[in-house]
Amino acid sequence: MGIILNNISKSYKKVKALEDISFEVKPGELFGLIGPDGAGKTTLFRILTTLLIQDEGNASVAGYDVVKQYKDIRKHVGYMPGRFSLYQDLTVEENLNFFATIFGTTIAENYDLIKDIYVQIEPFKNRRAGKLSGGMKQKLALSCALIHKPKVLFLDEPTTGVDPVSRKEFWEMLKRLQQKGITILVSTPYMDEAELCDRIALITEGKILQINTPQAIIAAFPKKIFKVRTKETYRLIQDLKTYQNTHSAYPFGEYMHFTSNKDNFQGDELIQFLEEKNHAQIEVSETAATIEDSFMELTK
Ligand SMILES: Nc1ncnc2c1ncn2[C@@H]1O[C@H](COP(=O)(O)OP(=O)(O)OP(=O)(O)O)[C@@H](O)[C@H]1O
Repeated sequence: MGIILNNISKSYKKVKALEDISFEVKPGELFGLIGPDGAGKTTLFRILTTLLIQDEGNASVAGYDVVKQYKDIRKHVGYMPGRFSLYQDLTVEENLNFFATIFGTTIAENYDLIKDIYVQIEPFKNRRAGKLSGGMKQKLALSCALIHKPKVLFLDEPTTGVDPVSRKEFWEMLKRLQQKGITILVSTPYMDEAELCDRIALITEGKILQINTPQAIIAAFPKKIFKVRTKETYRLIQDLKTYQNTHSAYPFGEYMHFTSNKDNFQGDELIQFLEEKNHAQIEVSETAATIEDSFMELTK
């Protein structure tokens, strides 16, 4: 009941959106597709939900071939597209009823599955979807994607544009759905969310860079990372770019993350360099790698 992709490629005229993508999502797994805008995530979702046909390769979802058995897939999967997919002029309840009707079911029949999520928006059931906040729209869209008890759930950037509290709640909901046996493929550009998945695929420019558990990807990071800050951020960036011992240096929140091209590089050397460059309020300390560091290293 999982997802299998074998050598999937897809182009839009000259743009190669997906290039030879192969991976497997195990039944009951919460699997993340992590990559920036334009990486090819939406194209992959469209192929797996039978809305687009691949140029090469084959794929199956819940045991059904995406081309030959597209009707079966449509019955058994839930899809929450990246852009808001609901009818803005229908109320919360009307939207949910509409999706239930399409799938030949009712809200009451599958209420158990959506209860946790739907109770949070039920007080607004007479409000038009277009008038909901980002977090509430997202809960309604998820309820609609679940109303027919899908075996596999596809969520394309479900937390984009949603506030941090709602994002956290959303991931807690996903974990609960997973415990009910639903296989979940979710995409996100947020690297911190990657760590909440069982396994992730890092994807960019239509290619997979790495697939593993978030922990294994982080553990495989090959270098010591220093977080660095000085009074003048812009000048710090420029100076780190020209420093002979720099392997990589990029902004990470209010710090820069720095790795060196030298074995056994010590933070003191960096401090000395920054002092020579007349930086003030120098802070340098070693820090643990994150998925974002791994991603940056792989795309270097
Ligand atoms: N209908 C289309 N016609 C032409 N090019 C397209 C079309 N749809 C997507 N592309 C291109 O294919 C590439 C992959 O796009 P896709 O939407 O799959 O990426 P994504 O990772 O989902 O990014 P985003 O979050 O921006 O949608 C991009 O270069 C995009 O510009």
